[in-house]
Amino acid sequence: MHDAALHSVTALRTLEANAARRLGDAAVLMRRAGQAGWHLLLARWPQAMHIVVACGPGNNGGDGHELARLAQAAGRRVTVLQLPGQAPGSDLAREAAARFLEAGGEVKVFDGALPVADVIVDALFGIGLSRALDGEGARLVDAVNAASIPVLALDCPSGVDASTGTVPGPAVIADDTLEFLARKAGLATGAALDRVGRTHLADLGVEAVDFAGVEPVATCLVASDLPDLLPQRRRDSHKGHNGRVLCVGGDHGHGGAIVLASEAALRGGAGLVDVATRAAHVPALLSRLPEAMAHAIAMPVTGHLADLLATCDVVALGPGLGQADWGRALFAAALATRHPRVIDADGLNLLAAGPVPLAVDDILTPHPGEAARLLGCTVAQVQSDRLGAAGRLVERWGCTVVLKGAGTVVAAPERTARIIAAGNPGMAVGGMGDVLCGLVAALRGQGLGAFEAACLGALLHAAAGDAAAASDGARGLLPSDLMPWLRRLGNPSQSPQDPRHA
Ligand SMILES: NC(=O)C1=CN([C@@H]2O[C@H](COP(=O)(O)OP(=O)(O)OC[C@H]3O[C@@H](n4cnc5c(N)ncnc54)[C@H](O)[C@@H]3O)[C@@H](O)[C@H]2O)[C@H](O)CC1
Ligand SMILES: [K+]
Repeated sequence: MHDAALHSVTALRTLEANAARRLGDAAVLMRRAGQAGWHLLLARWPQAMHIVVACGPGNNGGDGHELARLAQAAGRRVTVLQLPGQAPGSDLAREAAARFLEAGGEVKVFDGALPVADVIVDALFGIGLSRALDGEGARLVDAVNAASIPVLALDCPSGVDASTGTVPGPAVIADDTLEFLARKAGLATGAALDRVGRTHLADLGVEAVDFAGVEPVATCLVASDLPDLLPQRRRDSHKGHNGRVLCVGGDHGHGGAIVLASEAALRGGAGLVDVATRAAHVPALLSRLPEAMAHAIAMPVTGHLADLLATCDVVALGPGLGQADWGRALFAAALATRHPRVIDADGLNLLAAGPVPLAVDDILTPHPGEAARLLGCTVAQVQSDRLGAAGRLVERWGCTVVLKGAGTVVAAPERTARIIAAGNPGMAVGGMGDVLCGLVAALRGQGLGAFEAACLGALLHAAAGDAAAASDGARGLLPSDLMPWLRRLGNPSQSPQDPRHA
């Protein structure tokens, strides 16, 4: 249960204090942290004979000294590297350093050069980082990153803000990160994802009772969660059961966006897909998607669009919509309906330019730039606290929000946010958002609630991107490469639910 829970640094401080109080001795946690670190290092690099442990002045450094002592006792050649003028500063860390020295350990002060090492352990800074690394700390981090030696980060790669995932200055690039007690929200989203490498959790024997007063700020979703989240299809289902999605967009020059959104809606399991777009795109759309029903919409926007809006279950609004008169007229018509909407791309830009009230069951799917426009702030401010930005979007617009990007955040009123622990840099290409918009609309049309459809859609989209990248590489990944994977990953392994045994 706790493994999926993501916590703020404040919550982790409470958790540590609760556990230490129950144990009667905080040093127990530190010794367990050192032990967990040593066991992981052995598992990952069993041949490593020379181990350098960079230890900072705080308890993260204390964990490092504990690991160093165990590695020393196991016959490894261990060097603890400390920063000039930053000897262990806390009682716990001093005791851990003393135990290492008593065991014959060697301590060196960093002088700009790294000792010989097969593996480097980053125990410089953990959840106590309070500002961008500078001075000797920054120099040591740069030396570690330049060394091309495997790095194991304890609790958090030094230099990363464990609550928000921002990297305010130099930060360690780890091969593996071993988190203690519970997972940190900041290591699941944003710039941190380029630093953590493979993440592991050592709960140090924390117990449910220790979580009193400790609430997660988010929970993470991984690809293996998919089967439990996917809606079951009944044997006797027919197209009417699986929702009617109306995709609205594709102004001149942007036909591809509405085709991608429409195909994703079909691959996401929609029973029927109508497409309201420019006449010029209808032939290409139907040749690629004969299953879709394409409707040419011209200015002035006629009652035909109103009929389509009246008969659909959900509107995918925005892919290739543009912000000219045609797009604005379709946007206004769609916002006048009572059906749930998934609003993306220029639909979001039009919303930012002329705010209109939304319904609680609407879904917004902004990337950081669109989120910045919707919040009236900068992209840097959105990315500096992605969870916070998603929360502010929910507060401002009162509906479900999918803040895309590395570690997509899904937030909604009265819900604990979800962070999608899937996806890859190959997905940072135009059109991926159109696929997500159509997919989320399809899931919404199959009866999932707004938050559930957004979570499942974002997870399925990212997992499909990972599967496509694993199969043929991340570079050159195209949105259309996701389509077969949306279908493969979007079907629960068991056969459709038999109503006789429902
Ligand atoms: N809560 C847990 O999950 C556990 C915590 N343990 C380990 O303890 C660290 C947190 O220790 P703390 O002493 O609070 O902070 P740090 O060791 O991360 O270092 C902070 C230390 O460094 C100074 N500092 C902060 N920012 C900078 C900077 N930019 N440049 C220079 N110096 C800086 C600050 O003043 C502090 O003195 C946690 O991560 C775990 O590894 C337990 O051992 C296990 C459970
Ligand atoms: K660290």
